[in-house]
Amino acid sequence: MTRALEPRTEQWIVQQAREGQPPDVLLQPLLEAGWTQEDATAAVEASVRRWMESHARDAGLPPSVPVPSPIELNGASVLRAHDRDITVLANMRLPRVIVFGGFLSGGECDELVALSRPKLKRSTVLDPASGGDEVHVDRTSAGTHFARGANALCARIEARIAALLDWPIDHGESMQILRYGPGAEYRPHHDYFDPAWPGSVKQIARGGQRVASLVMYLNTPEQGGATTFPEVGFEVAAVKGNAVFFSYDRPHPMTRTLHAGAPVLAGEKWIATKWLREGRHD
Ligand SMILES: O=C(O)CCC(=O)C(=O)O
Ligand SMILES: [Fe+2]
Repeated sequence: MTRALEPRTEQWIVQQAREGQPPDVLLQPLLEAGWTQEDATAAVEASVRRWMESHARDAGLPPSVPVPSPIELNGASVLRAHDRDITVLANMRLPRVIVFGGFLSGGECDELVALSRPKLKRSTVLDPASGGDEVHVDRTSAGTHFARGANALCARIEARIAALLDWPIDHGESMQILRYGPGAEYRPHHDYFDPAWPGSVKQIARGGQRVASLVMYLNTPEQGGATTFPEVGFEVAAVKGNAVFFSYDRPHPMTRTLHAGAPVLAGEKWIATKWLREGRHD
């Protein structure tokens, strides 16, 4: 329970925060009035959060929702996830992106590729109008998918993802496998369902919005094939066994999660993607 602030004090705190004053300036009057550090911090955080939420509503933004939040900035470099130690290679706040090293073993990558190869079909994108799947130039890859628990390997990887991201297994969609040949790419897009598209309704009815993506690299392309975040000039190299996580707490470009699979310039690129929903996905 957060200790209540005088409206006047809350206004002052929000004003200072908007002017870019650091946290100790916002806390000072409360500490001087005898508040504990803990109560003062909670009250300041709550004031700023309330203001941001009301501002977002006024600006017509969709409300923010909880998302998987596996690590803090400058936290542990190695994380135990179910059955495996995973390293943290990079950690960015906006967009919220984390690059994990050694998420899959080389053998697991090879096995997923071998299981997928005989099942590949030309990839589709969501038709904005109907919410159905369609073939499109934006996505020149071939793919397939495995339902949750489809085989022992997928079940193990799903348990690892759930442990690492602290997000229930049943909030995950089926595992999507993609193979990009030379020249193939996935043009810039967001993974959330755009609320403005009529077809999104059908998707959102099954487990709510997507709130995070985990792209796992199943091989290392000879050249090209990075996952790029063009709005912020950041790219993640596709390295076998590594994975890139990103989350989006509202279905809005302000999350800066526009991303792409850059063209494969030589060789091929294989990935497994797990999309996570707000709720149980069946
Ligand atoms: O190929 C990549 O690096 C990105 C894949 C992607 O954006 C997706 O699967 O949604
Ligand atoms: Fe994507």
